[in-house]
Amino acid sequence: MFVSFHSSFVAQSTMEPSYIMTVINLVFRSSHFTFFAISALLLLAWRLFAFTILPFLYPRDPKEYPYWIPIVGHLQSFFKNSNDLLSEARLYFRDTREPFALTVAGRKWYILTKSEDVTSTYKIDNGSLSYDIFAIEVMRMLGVSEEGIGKAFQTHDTTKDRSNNVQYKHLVRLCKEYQLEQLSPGDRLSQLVGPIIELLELRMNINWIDSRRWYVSVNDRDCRIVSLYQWLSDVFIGLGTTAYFGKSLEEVDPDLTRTFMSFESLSWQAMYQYPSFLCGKMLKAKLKLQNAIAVYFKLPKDKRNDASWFIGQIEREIDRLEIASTDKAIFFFQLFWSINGNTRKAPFWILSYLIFDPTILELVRSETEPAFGGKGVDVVYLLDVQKCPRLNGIWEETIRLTAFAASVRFLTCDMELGGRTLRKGNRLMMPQRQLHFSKQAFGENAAMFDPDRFIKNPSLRRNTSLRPFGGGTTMCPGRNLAKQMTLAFIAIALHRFEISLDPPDQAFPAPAEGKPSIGLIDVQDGCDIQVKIRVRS
Ligand code: HEM
Repeated sequence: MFVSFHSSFVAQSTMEPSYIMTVINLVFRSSHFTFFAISALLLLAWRLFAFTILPFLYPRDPKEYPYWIPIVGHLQSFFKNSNDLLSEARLYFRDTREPFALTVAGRKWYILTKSEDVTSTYKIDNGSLSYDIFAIEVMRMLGVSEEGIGKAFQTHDTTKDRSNNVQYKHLVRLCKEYQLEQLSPGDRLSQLVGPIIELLELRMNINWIDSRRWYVSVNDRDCRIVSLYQWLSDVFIGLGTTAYFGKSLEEVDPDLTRTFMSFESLSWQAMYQYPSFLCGKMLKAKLKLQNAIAVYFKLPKDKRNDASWFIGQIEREIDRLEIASTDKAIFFFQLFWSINGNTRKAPFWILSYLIFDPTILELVRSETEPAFGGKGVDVVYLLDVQKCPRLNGIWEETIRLTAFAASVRFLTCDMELGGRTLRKGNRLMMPQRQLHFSKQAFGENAAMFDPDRFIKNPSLRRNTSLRPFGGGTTMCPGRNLAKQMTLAFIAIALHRFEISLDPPDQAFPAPAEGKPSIGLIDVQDGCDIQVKIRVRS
């Protein structure tokens, strides 16, 4: 035993120097090897510093989810499926839901997944968290000139009397305030909803549907086959456009809906700031819409006096600021996008759930039937949770499951949150899906569609983990309108038509999990469903 150990030791000690020499020779002879060895050492040293030493030195800073390529960070996984990356990071930190940090393309984001932290952040309105930087990024991304951006944030009158030092609210702020005034419950919202419902009643008619050849095929006299997503997109984009801009915009470009749909399905390329040579189709659609909007605003005002109060107010402000006509068209394009981007997705997912569960569909139909006692559909009846508990419960459950956006803020100074120090110059993200799929808030089946969830537990509506419309200063002002339009559509559709899958063996439409969204999740390309609508006797 001793001998063998001794002999092997001797052999090893005689071999070792020559082995080391071989390695040294290799390192110095091969420049590639040297390069890789030094790079690997530097990378390890950087990783040790970034993810072990720094957290030790700054224990109150949110911990960073480690990555291997400096600056690039988690860019690739973020592009592939941002929600998967966020879940992965949350679980890496043992699902404590403490704020953590992620680096994406050189930018550090603090991620909040605890409802208490999100609620506290929404309450902050003292300037330490700003949204303006994102508003500017969106304007640049859409092609507004630097001059136009400057004017959108201008707070004093530069065009006339310079001695007059009166401060104005800037255009971006006015947009927010006017949207809120147009969309908060009251007269202005009613002025919008009334004509929308009238138009909806007209368009939920087999003759009108027949005129939309691009997604309809005729089956027999009372029966049509439609692509569900296309049908709903057509109806809802048309409603939003007419309610806000009046009839003339669709007259300027009768193909507006389809153009917007092709822009919207690729709008993630704009959000990710793809180089223009990679996103020709999206840019072409955007330009077409922008041109239609430019032509619309060149029409004499009396040809578009059926536009909403909001559009009139914003046009007045834009003209006061003498914003160039191209920038004006892009501003209105941006508004058009926020008005029409999301709402159609809500009825699409609701109707899909109902079609795949005919028992619930029948219950919703019978529950909403009394809303048709008068001249048209009674939206107030539909919104009443006591009278239509199923319809309202399914609305809440659907937007909970399909909300896919995140509220974002920029830190203008260091601040304390959730026991951590968040540093100035970084960004904050509050992703809805991380809250909406919380088992603690919504139970073990949080990831499933449960039509009874909000009926069994109505207090869930006030749960701070439920944030489908964001919150704080950027909370969606269109939520009341979106809900009223959606409930009215569902009730009218069930009242007027029998709706079923055709062919019957189709799969439930797959959500486009990897696509970024500023509201509800989109359906995956090629996964729309074909449905048969038959006029009810
Ligand atoms: C189901 C339909 C809708 C959903 C799910 C939705 C969702 C959202 C979300 C998540 C935000 C960002 C909130 C945040 O940053 O905290 C937002 C913002 C906004 N939404 Fe909606 N939205 C819908 C319908 C509408 C409609 C119909 C309109 C207008 C007619 C509208 C107008 C806006 C505007 C103007 C903003 C920007 C608010 C701001 O930054 O101050 N939305 N929406």
